[in-house]
Amino acid sequence: MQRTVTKSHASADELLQKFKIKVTGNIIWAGGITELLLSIAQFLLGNTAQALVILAAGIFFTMMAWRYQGQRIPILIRVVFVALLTVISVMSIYLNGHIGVYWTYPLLVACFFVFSGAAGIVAAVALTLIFSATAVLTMPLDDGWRIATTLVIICVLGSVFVVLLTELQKLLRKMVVTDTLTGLNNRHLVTQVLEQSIYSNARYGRAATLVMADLDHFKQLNDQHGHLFGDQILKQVAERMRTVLRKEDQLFRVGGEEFLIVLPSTKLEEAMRAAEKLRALVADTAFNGKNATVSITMSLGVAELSKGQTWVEWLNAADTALLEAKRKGRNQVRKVSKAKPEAQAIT
Ligand SMILES: Nc1nc2c(ncn2[C@@H]2O[C@H](COP(=O)(O)OP(=O)(O)OP(=O)(O)O)[C@@H](O)[C@H]2O)c(=O)[nH]1
Repeated sequence: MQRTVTKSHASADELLQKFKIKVTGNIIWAGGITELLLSIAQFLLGNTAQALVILAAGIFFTMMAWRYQGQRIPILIRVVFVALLTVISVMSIYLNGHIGVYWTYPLLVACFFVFSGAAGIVAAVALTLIFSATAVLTMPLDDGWRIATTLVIICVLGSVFVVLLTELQKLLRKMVVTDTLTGLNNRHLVTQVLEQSIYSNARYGRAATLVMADLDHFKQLNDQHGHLFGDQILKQVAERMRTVLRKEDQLFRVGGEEFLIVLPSTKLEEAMRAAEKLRALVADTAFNGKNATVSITMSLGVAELSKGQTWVEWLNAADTALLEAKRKGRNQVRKVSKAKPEAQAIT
């Protein structure tokens, strides 16, 4: 019976992006509401011109937060948001002294959320310089340097936090897509890689072929020699396969003893030769485990991408060819012809 492949869940990256979008949206939202409240205060203080400017900004940013709910707010709006609040804060320091300084701290921290990575650090450094200069130039030196120092401390701590978070994000991204036993890619990136090939095929007519490989009777090997021994063999199979493939080929471990290889810019017959090389590489030389030497074999199914095919259809085509190789006696390569989606033996 044919196995059906379905789309995997949202990746960690997508979740992180959604979280960032939500936080940025909430900051713009909170900024807009704060400006609306601030404009009321300015009206009550009799500063009508300032109140009107702040009111307009408040309405604009509240509307933008509403308009871009659940979406990434355009960079221009984010830049204007930070720039306008910076001007308001500077004016407030100039007019009200210490009271204005209170606004600089949350704005500085917001930079690390509103802009991602290095852009957040650059914005925070720029704001630290602007606010520090304003404080030093408009206040007694004793106050000015204290304010400047605390702003610098927040800027440094925030930047260190961003750098650590970026490193952690890189590590997590690698861990999510890597199979811990073999060090190969796991199934997480499969959909993305297949969709890239489909795009290149549709846009530039670039060929691509899939090879689905599965070790034969692996259960017997596990039962006979133990699971840890099986693990050693899986690692060695992965190492051997890597030696045969080209740099641009993508090798995944997609299941226990199942591997998937995406061969970009490769037509069916060329991929059949590569698959046969892989088959022979496993079958022709025995594997040395800790306590025994074993001979194993591998069955492979090959399918070239057809025009208009979805990644699920393409994957299922390779899977059909693999099941056919298993059914016909294992230790062989089968292909799915483009014209007739029926597995055929290697000639
Ligand atoms: N050692 C080890 N074994 C695994 C791992 N993942 C899956 N397996 C084993 O691989 C075996 C796969 O068994 P089956 O699906 O019956 O396939 P098979 O015995 O290879 O038979 P055919 O594929 O039909 O040739 C099972 O015994 C699994 O426990 C793993 O990470 N390490």
